[in-house]
Amino acid sequence: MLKLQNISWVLPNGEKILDDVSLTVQKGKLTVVTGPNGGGKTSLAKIIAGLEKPTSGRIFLDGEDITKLDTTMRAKKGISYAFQQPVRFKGLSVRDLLELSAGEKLKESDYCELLGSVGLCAHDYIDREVNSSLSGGEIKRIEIATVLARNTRLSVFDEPEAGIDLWSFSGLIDVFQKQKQSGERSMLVISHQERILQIADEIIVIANGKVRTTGTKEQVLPSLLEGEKVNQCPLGKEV
Ligand SMILES: Nc1ncnc2c1ncn2[C@@H]1O[C@H](COP(=O)(O)OP(=O)(O)OP(=O)(O)O)[C@@H](O)[C@H]1O
Repeated sequence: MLKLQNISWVLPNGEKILDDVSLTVQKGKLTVVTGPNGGGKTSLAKIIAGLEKPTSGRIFLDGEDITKLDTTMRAKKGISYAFQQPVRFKGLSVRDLLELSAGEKLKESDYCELLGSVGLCAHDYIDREVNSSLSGGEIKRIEIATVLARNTRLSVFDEPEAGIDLWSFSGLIDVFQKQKQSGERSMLVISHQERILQIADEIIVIANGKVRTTGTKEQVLPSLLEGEKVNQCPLGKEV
């Protein structure tokens, strides 16, 4: 449903952040993008959401070329994006934010379901302002709930596990599993977490701005985990 064709992103100083990236996100599937820090994963997510413009290459959503569309237009077409570092909205309550995201009036039970799915009790949070009084983990969970509220065709989550405690993380895995079961909504999740990689339909490894590997978890995970061991090896030997 989402297709990136030869995407490159070069900064004005000539630094190549993404280098000829081509990939496909299948309809109703969970695609996980992983790889070393600084490899280009967030940049890729921003380019998909329209927050950054690629220097070359094209992006297609269900066959339509959306390369030139801005963030708002892409959101209208059904792409939603949860930031690695969520944005705070002073003066806006959690209720307002969820309602804005859903684009319609929500019932109290909807708030309970949305916030409950990210491990928050609606009663405690619904009327709180989305400002700095919320902890990093709380704001991150609210951000994920807004993406769920949007009910879009493609949801992009950038490191949803960041700042979330273990208990809520299990809940998050359940949320992703449920979305997968619906078979309608596609998810692109950037993650370093093995538990998220384990539920992936497809894993894409990005390193140095390039796609290093693509495949099912059966194809990619063993070498990925083996690679981590190898990377740790020299240190172990030195000690
Ligand atoms: N606007 C920008 N200006 C300059 N450099 C940038 C910009 N955006 C990204 N970079 C650089 O591009 C590289 C890739 O960054 P990116 O955030 O995409 O990596 P990542 O794979 O998401 O990393 P992490 O796993 O640490 O979140 C990094 O070296 C980063 O410093």
